Amino acid sequence: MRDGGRKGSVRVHRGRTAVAEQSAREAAPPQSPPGGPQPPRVPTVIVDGLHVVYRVYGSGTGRGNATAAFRRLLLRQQAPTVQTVHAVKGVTFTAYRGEAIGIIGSNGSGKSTLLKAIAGLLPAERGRVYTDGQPSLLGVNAALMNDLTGATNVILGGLAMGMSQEEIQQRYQGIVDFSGINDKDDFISLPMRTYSSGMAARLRFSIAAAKNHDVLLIDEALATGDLAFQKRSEERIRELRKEAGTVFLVSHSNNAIRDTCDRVLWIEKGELLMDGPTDDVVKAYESHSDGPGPADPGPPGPAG
Ligand SMILES: Nc1ncnc2c1ncn2[C@@H]1O[C@H](COP(=O)(O)OP(=O)(O)OP(=O)(O)O)[C@@H](O)[C@H]1O
Repeated sequence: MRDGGRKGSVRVHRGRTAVAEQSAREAAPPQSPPGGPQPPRVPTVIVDGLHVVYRVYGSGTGRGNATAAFRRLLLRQQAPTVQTVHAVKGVTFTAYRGEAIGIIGSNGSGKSTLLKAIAGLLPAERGRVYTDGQPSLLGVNAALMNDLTGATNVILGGLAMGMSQEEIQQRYQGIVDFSGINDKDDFISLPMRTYSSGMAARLRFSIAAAKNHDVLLIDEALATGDLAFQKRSEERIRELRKEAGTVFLVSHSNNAIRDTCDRVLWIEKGELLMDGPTDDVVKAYESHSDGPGPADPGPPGPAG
């Protein structure tokens, strides 16, 4: 496991209470079932009793700016209220190399928050996240520069992912072809602000998918492309899995989850309701949300 990019160590996002030894025990590969030796399963992500809490300062009071803070200092008033949103509550699981894991749940249930915490972009309030290798979060909001051309963004994105200039040069055409951006015209030479949201999402996915990731976290990326692109990206996710990485996919498309993932985590109100084979979990989720379509019972609101 890796620590901040160094090979051979553990990268840990630490909360306050969890004990490293306990998680190391959880990481131990399960016993081989009777009937023949199985290759050992290698854990890539261990989430141990993870809690994530957002704090919204001065929410709804209109007292959150610098002038108001100065005024409070002068008048010796109390600090503005802080509202907390307990978005992930005690989630625990271990992911193994070669797995593609879907994360499903209704709007506001904590899926994106969980992904960001695995990526190390949000701190744990309690609990820990261990990752083997560098996790890469590919979200529909992943930062590319809107005023720069698609071509420049391919180069910058590649450099940001740690690719060398030679690697980028070798893979440039493949990335552009995979994205399908230039299928109708020379859009890759135009600034990204001229792209539709689907085109921009396709380019983001194509840049990220050009590299083999230790742990690839995908937030709804598949839902944004057209049908042909969805098929291509599903295929690429399968390849990434074969190349020994672990893929997490957050999606409201149960079909994309079925086609891509062999294991699913169902999160509701920040809690892990179910963790198991795709068919079992998606079926339970569909019957809970009363139908095979995307579930949307509305945001649950701030939780405590
Ligand atoms: N930056 C933030 N500040 C405060 N609260 C937040 C923030 N981001 C998310 N939340 C809250 O955390 C909870 C979980 O949100 P999250 O985006 O993780 O859910 P989700 O399952 O990914 O939702 P969706 O399916 O709608 O994308 C929600 O109650 C949301 O309002």
